[in-house]
Amino acid sequence: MGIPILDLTDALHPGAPRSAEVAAQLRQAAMGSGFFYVRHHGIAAEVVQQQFALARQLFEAVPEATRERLSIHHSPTQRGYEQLGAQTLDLSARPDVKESFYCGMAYPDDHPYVQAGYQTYGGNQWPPELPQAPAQCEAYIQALLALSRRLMQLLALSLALPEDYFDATSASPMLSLRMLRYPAHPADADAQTFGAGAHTDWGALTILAQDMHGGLEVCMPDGSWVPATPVADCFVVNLGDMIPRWTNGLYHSNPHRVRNTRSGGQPRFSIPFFYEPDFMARIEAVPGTVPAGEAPRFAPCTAGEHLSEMYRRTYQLKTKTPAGTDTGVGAEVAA
Ligand SMILES: O=C(O)CCC(=O)C(=O)O
Ligand SMILES: [Fe+2]
Repeated sequence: MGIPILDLTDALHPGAPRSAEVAAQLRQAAMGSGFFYVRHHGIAAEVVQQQFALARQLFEAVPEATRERLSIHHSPTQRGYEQLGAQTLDLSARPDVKESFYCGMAYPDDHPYVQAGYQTYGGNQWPPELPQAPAQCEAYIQALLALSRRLMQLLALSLALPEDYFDATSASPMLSLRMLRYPAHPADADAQTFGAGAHTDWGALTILAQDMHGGLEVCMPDGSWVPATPVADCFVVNLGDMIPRWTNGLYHSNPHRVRNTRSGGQPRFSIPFFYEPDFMARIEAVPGTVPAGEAPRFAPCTAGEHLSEMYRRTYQLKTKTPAGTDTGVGAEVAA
């Protein structure tokens, strides 16, 4: 088994010649662990390297006082810094040994969703010490959004749907870009200590850039944990909890976790990009996924409702989990 590498050469545009072949590989991965790598994804290696350089500066060049001032708790869209130990992704484990910086698409004040006060829509908080950060992150977000839209087209093909089936669901997407820094795993850490505790992502797609240290592990369908070993110039892609909802459980959103034990004492950096559809996008079993005579496994909802439900659980569970991640697959219809 393992985590397959999908080469997107000649599959990056609608109608591209290898699209069907790649869609078939995507289907296999999606029905397994829900994880795959993408190679030749159209984003230049230098762009990703610049993003890692920025991530390092965000944590190592910006003074502590600025980072405190720009805490996610001071942002209505929960964007900004989150300090070491602030999040506990696996509530049965210890707080995560990581710190992070969140940003997202900067929707203007007159955007209808900002006006309506929909969760996640609005502006960012930036450290004045890094004046290049807003434009650089915006460009990275736009590039990853384009890749996300293409992956959703390949996902549609993989389900024998028209290539543009999901296009309308990404009009004003809920996006979040997170830069993560994991200090070296504590030498005295017990078995319940993680950089990121086991969790599933609750959006549609996560596109992760990781440095070459490794440390990410994926729970395979048989319950074993397999390392998502870094592969040069590849992103790790995983499906979030909206995809099982969209496919009636055919495609999987699997738990994963991080321990920075292989970096020789160095911090590990990773940059997940969370693609979530338009707040009003309808998430319900797509044609061909509910067997004849059976009822759908999940209640239909909008992407915004799914997200709000995840926030509600998150707060009920007293974790501090902003957009991007959470535990559990939401709101399965009771049997
Ligand atoms: O750092 C990583 O490799 C994974 C991070 C992650 O799973 C998340 O932020 O949801
Ligand atoms: Fe995750």
